[in-house]
Amino acid sequence: MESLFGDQDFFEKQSGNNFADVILPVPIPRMFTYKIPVAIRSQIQIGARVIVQFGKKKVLTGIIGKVHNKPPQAYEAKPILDVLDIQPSVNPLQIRFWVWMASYYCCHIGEVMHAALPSGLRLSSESKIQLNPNFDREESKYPLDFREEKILEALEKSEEITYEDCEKILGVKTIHPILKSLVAKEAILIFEKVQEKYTPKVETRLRLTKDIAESKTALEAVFEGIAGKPKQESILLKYLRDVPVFQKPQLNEKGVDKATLLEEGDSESSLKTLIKNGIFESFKLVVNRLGEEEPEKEASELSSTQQAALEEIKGHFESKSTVLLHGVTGSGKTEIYIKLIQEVLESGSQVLMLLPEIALTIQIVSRLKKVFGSQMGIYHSKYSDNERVEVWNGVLCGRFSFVVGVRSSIFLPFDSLGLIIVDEEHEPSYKQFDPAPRFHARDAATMLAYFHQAKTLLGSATPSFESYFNANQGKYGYVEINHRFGDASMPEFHLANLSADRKKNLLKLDSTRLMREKIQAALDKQEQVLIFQNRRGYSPYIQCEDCGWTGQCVQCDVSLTYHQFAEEMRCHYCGYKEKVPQSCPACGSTQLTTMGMGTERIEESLSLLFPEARMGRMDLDTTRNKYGYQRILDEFGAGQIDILVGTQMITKGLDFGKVTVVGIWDGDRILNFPDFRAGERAYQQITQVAGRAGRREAKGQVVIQSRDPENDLYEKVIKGDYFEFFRQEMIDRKKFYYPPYVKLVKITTRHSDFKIAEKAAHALHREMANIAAKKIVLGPEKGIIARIKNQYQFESLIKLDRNGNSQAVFKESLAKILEDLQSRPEFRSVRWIVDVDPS
Ligand SMILES: Nc1ncnc2c1ncn2[C@@H]1O[C@H](COP(=O)(O)OP(=O)(O)OP(=O)(O)O)[C@@H](O)[C@H]1O
Ligand SMILES: [Zn+2]
Repeated sequence: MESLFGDQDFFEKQSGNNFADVILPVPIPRMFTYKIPVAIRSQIQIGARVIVQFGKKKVLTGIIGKVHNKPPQAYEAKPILDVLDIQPSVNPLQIRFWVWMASYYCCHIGEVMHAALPSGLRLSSESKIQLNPNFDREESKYPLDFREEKILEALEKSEEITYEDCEKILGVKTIHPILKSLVAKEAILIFEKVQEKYTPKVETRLRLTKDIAESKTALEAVFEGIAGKPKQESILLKYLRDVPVFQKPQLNEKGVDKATLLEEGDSESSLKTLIKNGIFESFKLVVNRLGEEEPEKEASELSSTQQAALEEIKGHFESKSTVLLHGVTGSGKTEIYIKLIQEVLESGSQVLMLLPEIALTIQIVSRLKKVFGSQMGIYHSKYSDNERVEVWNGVLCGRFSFVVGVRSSIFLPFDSLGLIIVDEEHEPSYKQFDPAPRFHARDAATMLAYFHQAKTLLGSATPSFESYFNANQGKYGYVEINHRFGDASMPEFHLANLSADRKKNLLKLDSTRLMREKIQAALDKQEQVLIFQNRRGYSPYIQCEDCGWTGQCVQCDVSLTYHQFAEEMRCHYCGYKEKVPQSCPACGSTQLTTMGMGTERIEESLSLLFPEARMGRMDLDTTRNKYGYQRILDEFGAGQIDILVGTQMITKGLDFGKVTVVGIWDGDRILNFPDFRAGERAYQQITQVAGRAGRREAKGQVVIQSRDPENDLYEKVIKGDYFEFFRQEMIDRKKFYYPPYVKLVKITTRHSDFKIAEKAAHALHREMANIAAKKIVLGPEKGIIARIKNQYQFESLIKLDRNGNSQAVFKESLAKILEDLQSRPEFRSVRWIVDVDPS
């Protein structure tokens, strides 16, 4: 990083530089050095998109990462062909951030670029075919067949054609051999054409022509002219109702959308006549998809506790760049964020607020939108690509000084961030698993803040142990709020013993008596209930009672999950699905039964137990479309659902006043997380779900069903002493070298052949043993799931010192080792996946 950015001249346009490092897109994803031709030197800027040649035939678009004066050693630099941007779409701070991310998370910078740019801005290319200008049909030594002739004829008519055109012309699917032959005969050239993918939204709008809009007499004349033509009259009257042209002439400038004008069934042909007669004129307008909204209300007055917390946060920011706000569920962290955001915006800096998932964004976003109106941009994964480009451009042009978004919003083109807030900072979904860059948005955000000289506020009711550790060490400022806003009190916990109820025959459809009583009590008072189960689908497995057969995925070593609604068994890893068999494929028995419980089945059971209750379900299956979450949450908020069953989607951030009972269907499932983080995760998950209960006057009740209610983890969660829990867990983490005492790197070796995968994993293991910077290398072991999508996988875990330097040394050596292994013929098709700070 130093070599790239240590020098001051990085940020300045230097006229004397002859070379540029260009970041190339996936699949090449690296930087290559190109020569800057004198003619375009003045247009070359960091972050500008340029067109370059790569290899013999490819023409690609890349982004300038650096300009300098050092020719490359290993190859001769080709010239940059053209510059696409006058105004760069990416700023130098972003490139600096990309470079950091690529080196920290061990991936290529082009992969970071790919993640960073919404696909509408992404660099893309499409192959086109043109006539070779040096080709002379008469002189050619090679005879052409009739198909080749046909292509050439087409090219004589139009300058360039696509592969698709060729397919149409010839009526065949495999045109590549024909084109290849034409290239060999030097008759055609194939080139890549850069395309802009983003399409602005254009509306056809209508307005009164100028003369009529400016003169009452002219308008009266028009009305006389169309007297007796009611259809035309109706359109004109409707327009004037929405657009009072004489009182507000500026509204006529903007006109109205044609579709809206005709919406009430007015006739298009009458409108055409009005246009033909010069009464209306039609024009095109680029509109923004995100709409305009003005702020509706002031921020709430802070309580004295909140005010004190705010002052404390600001106090810490004087000397520290990061502060952890540890406030119990319902303590009103959002209101504190709002005040802080307002102050930073007033000082002229930008603000970014990260949220882990869209499910969460809906409630918080609508609260924020009321205060910040249209200066706030929203960036999330369910947005269409064009909407994302508009947020991007909105940040670029200064329209959005504040953005709320999911993890990819750290890539937006901010140039002067003053504050980044990471809400629910403990959330595992901040980590990107696949593809690279496998970054953690919280950690990347603190780095981004550093580049901007901005502050970071991490907020949670159950901080991650990493952040809590940093706060304990004094690296982060620490602010605590330990009671809820207003009169709300913390919820009360109850453990319901599944085994005991089973023995006493009290279990009904897997619900304990206590669970049923609490739910009934809430329903009687018209209060609402949330039921949490960390497993979607109907029931995990279908099993043969006679031989024990269960359905397995054909591509992964996992059992298929039964989805009753579709009568299917699905793989939750690769999406593979098949119909439920009529009889056991192994022994032919028809005794197939379902095992275990998913959200779908719990919903069914509860509707049998409480037939009068209105049920709802929120999980991946019910929220696939863009407005899925919104619809369910709206219904719940409006009191149209009494019991909502859901996966972790319902655990976070939801703030519904009428929820008084939270049921955790299978507490033991939460405890059995196969990882050193099991305790931490269980504590966080239970506390967070429980935190949805009793957020107003009525006290919340939390029922946890368990076969093992004596487990002391339950006692600890119920006691709610986070520090004590942390302290105890840290003893083991320290003893066995786990984060936060060490840094982990996980390397997965993948291949479709078990033997090759195993051999490659062991080769890697041997090489890594020689790197001095690491503490311990564990593995390689077969992955927790040995095969996914027909790829066998082995995992190695490396533990590194926390000290930054030895991490860098390790990562550099690792890159060399992997490059070396990949170049061995036997391992050419092996894939290595490096995951830094896996979660
Ligand atoms: N100063 C205030 N004035 C009025 N209402 C407030 C104020 N502070 C908080 N509230 C209300 O209290 C409730 C809880 O606040 P909020 O959702 O911000 O809590 P939180 O700390 O984010 O909780 P969680 O961690 O569970 O998400 C909300 O309904 C919020 O509107
Ligand atoms: Zn599968």
